[in-house]
Amino acid sequence: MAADVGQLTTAVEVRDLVRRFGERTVLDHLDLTIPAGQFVALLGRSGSGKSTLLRALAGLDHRADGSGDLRVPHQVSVAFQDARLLPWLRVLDNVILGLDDERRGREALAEVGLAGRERAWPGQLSGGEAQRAALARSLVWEPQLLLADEPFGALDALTRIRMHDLLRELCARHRPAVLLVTHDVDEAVLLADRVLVLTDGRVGVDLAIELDAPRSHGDPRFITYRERLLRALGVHPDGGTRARP
Ligand SMILES: Nc1ncnc2c1ncn2[C@@H]1O[C@H](COP(=O)(O)OP(=O)(O)OP(=O)(O)O)[C@@H](O)[C@H]1O
Repeated sequence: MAADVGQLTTAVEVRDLVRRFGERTVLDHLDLTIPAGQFVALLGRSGSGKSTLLRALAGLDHRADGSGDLRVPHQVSVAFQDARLLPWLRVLDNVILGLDDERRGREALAEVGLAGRERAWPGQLSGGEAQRAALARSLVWEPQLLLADEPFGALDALTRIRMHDLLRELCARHRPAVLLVTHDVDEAVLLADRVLVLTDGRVGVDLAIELDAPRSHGDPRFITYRERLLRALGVHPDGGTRARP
């Protein structure tokens, strides 16, 4: 049963959440609280249930059986790996779909660096631009919670770095709570206030990341966080490669 979180000091409250697909229990009495404005990254091995949790929070898990209490804010935006823009609507119309506020749509597009592309068709955007437009579409709603499932997974390394900067900037300005599902440990440590590792259907590791901005991969504390998370994922850090388990 999903309900709005009444007061805004807590964005997400999950109690005793169970999700099953047939005989397979994916989320097993999971508890999670996310304070308002906190940026949380969610790691876990492939098939550990990251997307299942995100979809449960988004109310998009009609195919799963289960139980538990879920409380999320009224205004929730969801971003996926593919931008999911409607190809028959121009970029601005995609951004304001369901809201119908052209001024806010233009502002949001300017915020993500797409001023001047309002009249473009989605097919005319690069992958990174399409993800920027998708972020603008999330922003116009001023969400109290942004759920993002591998939003940068399909982008090249350079575009990914730019998107990290942009997301950090947008989150600092708008302060939504964020749950970012990622396979990328570095991305998690770079962006998040707190990193969770999903293990056996529950939050197995809950790690606060206490690094000053701007965060750097070379910071010894960054490396310590990274190694600890890799170990929790069952990967032995070799000090050199950036593993994507
Ligand atoms: N609609 C579905 N029907 C049946 N099984 C499903 C369905 N969706 C997910 N599952 C199963 O639930 C488990 C968890 O899937 P989920 O997509 O949540 O994992 P994940 O951690 O996000 O994985 P990945 O990192 O590979 O994306 C997997 O074993 C998957 O096969």
